[in-house]
Amino acid sequence: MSVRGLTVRFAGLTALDAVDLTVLPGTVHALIGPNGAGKSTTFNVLTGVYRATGGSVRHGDRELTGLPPHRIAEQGIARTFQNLALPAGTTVADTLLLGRHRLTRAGFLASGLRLPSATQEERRHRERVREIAAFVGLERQLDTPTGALPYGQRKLTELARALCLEPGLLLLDEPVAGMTSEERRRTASVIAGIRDSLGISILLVEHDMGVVMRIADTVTVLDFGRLIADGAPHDVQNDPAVLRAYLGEETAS
Ligand SMILES: Nc1ncnc2c1ncn2[C@@H]1O[C@H](COP(=O)(O)OP(=O)(O)OP(=O)(O)O)[C@@H](O)[C@H]1O
Repeated sequence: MSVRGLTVRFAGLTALDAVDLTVLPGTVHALIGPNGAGKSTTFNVLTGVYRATGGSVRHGDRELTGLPPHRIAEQGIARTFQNLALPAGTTVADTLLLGRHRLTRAGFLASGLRLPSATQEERRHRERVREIAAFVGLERQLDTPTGALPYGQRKLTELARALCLEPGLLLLDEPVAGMTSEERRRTASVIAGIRDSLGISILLVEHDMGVVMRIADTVTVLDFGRLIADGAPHDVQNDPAVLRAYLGEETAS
């Protein structure tokens, strides 16, 4: 994914100011920065929730700028949310199956009539759902309603649901926020596994620097809507502009 000159203005406030960003295939790319830096705004533009004031977003050779969220999902770009967005009464298996809706061909009418083609297709999707659940470590929770799961497993369900879209690029908004340290460790290794075993590119917004430093290949740092550093985790961590931005945040709070 290639982002060039991305600019977003809200009534007098420049939330993003000419930001460039390239997510290379098969890498974990972290987007970090102090509160209000523009990370969520970037995500919302990349997923079609907000419209950019200027600049362009391309995925491969497709221009995404201005497309609505469902058209962006159709390009193989899946996302998770900062706050959980799961149907509480639905089982993990059915939640993941719904995540495959874009990929189902038989359609609701055929499924409702239980046509053989539809039943076969459903079986195929259920099989894939089982594989994806096993990949993130939720195989034993498939029949549990998502509302009955502990928080960490609900976050993993959301991650698995995004994987059910069979994306080429996955956007993760604070995937370990609110987790225990054990859940963070496990989720970080699941994310690294998504890159290493499934070859999916990942753009990650995350405040947990331990996780970012451990799994990111590249880190982009925003501050007040501007890109202030971009590079390998170790270099970015020691960049004076980055240290100043985070120090400023600590002094302010
Ligand atoms: N819909 C909106 N309308 C007006 N201003 C907005 C809107 N969304 C974000 N902003 C402003 O844009 C700036 C960037 O906010 P954004 O939420 O992208 O930051 P962030 O880096 O995600 O912060 P955090 O880490 O706190 O989530 C902030 O000043 C915010 O108040």
